[in-house]
Amino acid sequence: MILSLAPMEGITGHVFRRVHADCFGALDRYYTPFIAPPRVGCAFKGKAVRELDPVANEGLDVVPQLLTKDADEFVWAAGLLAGMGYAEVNLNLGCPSGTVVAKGKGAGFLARPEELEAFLADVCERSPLPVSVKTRLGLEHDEEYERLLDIYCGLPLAELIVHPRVRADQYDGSPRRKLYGKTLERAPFPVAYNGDVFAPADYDALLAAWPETRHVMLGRGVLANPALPRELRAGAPLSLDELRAFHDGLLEAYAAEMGGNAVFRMKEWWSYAKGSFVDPVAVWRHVRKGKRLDEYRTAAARVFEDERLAGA
Ligand SMILES: Cc1cc2nc3c(=O)[nH]c(=O)nc-3n(C[C@H](O)[C@H](O)[C@H](O)COP(=O)(O)O)c2cc1C
Repeated sequence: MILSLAPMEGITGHVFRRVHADCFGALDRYYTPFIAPPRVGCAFKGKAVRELDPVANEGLDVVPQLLTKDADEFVWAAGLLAGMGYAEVNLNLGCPSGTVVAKGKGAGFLARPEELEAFLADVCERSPLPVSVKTRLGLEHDEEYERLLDIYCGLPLAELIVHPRVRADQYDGSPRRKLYGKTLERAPFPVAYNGDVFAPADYDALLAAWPETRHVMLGRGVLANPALPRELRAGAPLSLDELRAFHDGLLEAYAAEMGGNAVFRMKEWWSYAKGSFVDPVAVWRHVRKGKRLDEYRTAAARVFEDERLAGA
């Protein structure tokens, strides 16, 4: 089974990947949060350079994810990525953000199946790297997926990662796992499942229904419980000491990268991690008080002294 870490913009970037791998062992694969390709002829800039730096990702199997509807830019970026040593490039067809969708990218591209088909056929032919896709079921309705799946099945994709929600769901409601199952039945290429695997029971239910599952991508579940991949493989549950060591490593790595802004990153992580505690409201009350780094360190220390992990 391949267990991978989902791309999560602002969260599962190179800092998170490294600290998580150091504390809990590397996952089988990581996807970068979406990156906009540079203009044809230009290099990656700024944040993307740090995210893609082969040194920062050494020893980890990382697949860069691109967000674009421009085939020339995709192919150009794939060439740059090939030159950096990457072995696959992923296309984001799921981002639900209003600005992204309005530009016809991410989940917005799903509303234009003809254009999408032409784009994918073109990039699959010209990309120097194999192309995988991470998709939702559609923009508004599950019924849109029939047509999209027809399109995907006619293309030489390296892999199709299915997050079985539509854009209108954002992250609410339940993933429609049957449509993942339908994808497994039909696709001539490898398929991965993504969505709402938060605990071993979710994983076991997925595998019981679709034992042929070969790749599960984990997102919020790993943010809430960084030991989740180990637990899915029948390993020991998360301990408070481990969580504290992970937290401290993450904080110091973010502080080294972005100074005081590390506090915002940590609070975003806590918005998921608080769910692993008996009293998430109390955890959040502590954490939200810290504005500066020193205040934040004191507030976080209180959490680890006063609060208990659920199930511990
Ligand atoms: C804050 C946030 C940022 C995300 N950023 C990305 C992204 O950059 N690319 C992408 O394909 N999906 C992105 N996603 C979606 C996740 O990769 C994943 O599909 C989603 O969280 C469902 O999986 P989960 O239930 O395991 O979390 C993001 C989700 C969240 C909540």
